[in-house]
Amino acid sequence: MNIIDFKNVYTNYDLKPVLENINLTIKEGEHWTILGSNGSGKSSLIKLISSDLHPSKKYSYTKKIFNKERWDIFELKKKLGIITNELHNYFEMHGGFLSAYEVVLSGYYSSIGVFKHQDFSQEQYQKALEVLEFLDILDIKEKKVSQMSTGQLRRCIIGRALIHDPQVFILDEPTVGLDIKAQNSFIELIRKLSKQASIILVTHHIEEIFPEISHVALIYKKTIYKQGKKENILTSQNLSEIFELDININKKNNRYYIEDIN
Ligand SMILES: Nc1ncnc2c1ncn2[C@@H]1O[C@H](COP(=O)(O)OP(=O)(O)OP(=O)(O)O)[C@@H](O)[C@H]1O
Repeated sequence: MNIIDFKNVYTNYDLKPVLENINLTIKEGEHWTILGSNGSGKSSLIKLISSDLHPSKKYSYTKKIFNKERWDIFELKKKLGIITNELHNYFEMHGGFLSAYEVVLSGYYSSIGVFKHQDFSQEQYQKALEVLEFLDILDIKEKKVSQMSTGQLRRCIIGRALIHDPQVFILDEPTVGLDIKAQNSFIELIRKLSKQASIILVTHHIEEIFPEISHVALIYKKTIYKQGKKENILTSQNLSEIFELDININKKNNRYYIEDIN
């Protein structure tokens, strides 16, 4: 099954073109990384997938998610676990009083918080506990968002998506603000998630491209400049082209790193 099938998709903010002629097919079982410079359109591509941004009607296009053209947005978002820094910041600003358990439970109603009128079954309570355990944060079940570290809150937000057992996790720069240890354990967590769902990871750090990532899309000049199997796309030449710098990358233990930049 195709998770994403975009053909000739254009999009803009007001009248300003942001992405042009996007052709992208992501199949079940594949794991993708999206790379590109600041402002190249990575988050806009994610917003197109999540239907927070829409294709321009000026061009004829195909936009299918899970082989369907039209979706109830709430249903779609349950199948796509979308983790953005916007959501993280929103919880930080407006959900400081919530516990880790409540952040995870709030996923059932896609709300920022748990309210008296919301009805949860015993199974749902139990599932939220299992999710906390899976994410290794059961010990902070009662801890309030206002007292959490960035890494702890980021895990809770993953948990909020995880209760729906999404078929895909879309992670837009998920390690922003994490120290080296938290970054490493977060990438290990995403690897664990990749065993049960497809991953679409937007990142600026090539060392975060973990071995299970099978495909890479490079965004440059408002379009997908190159895409395909990781080994073919993640080359010094391609990265030098999209970042307009002389970049040398290398690989060790199946992980990529930047050797030098001129
Ligand atoms: N809400 C908005 N209204 C108008 N323009 C926007 C909006 N959001 C993004 N843009 C513009 O669209 C372009 C692509 O932005 P986008 O956030 O998709 O890039 P990005 O690759 O995710 O960048 P970064 O790596 O800095 O997060 C940029 O020129 C940006 O200024």
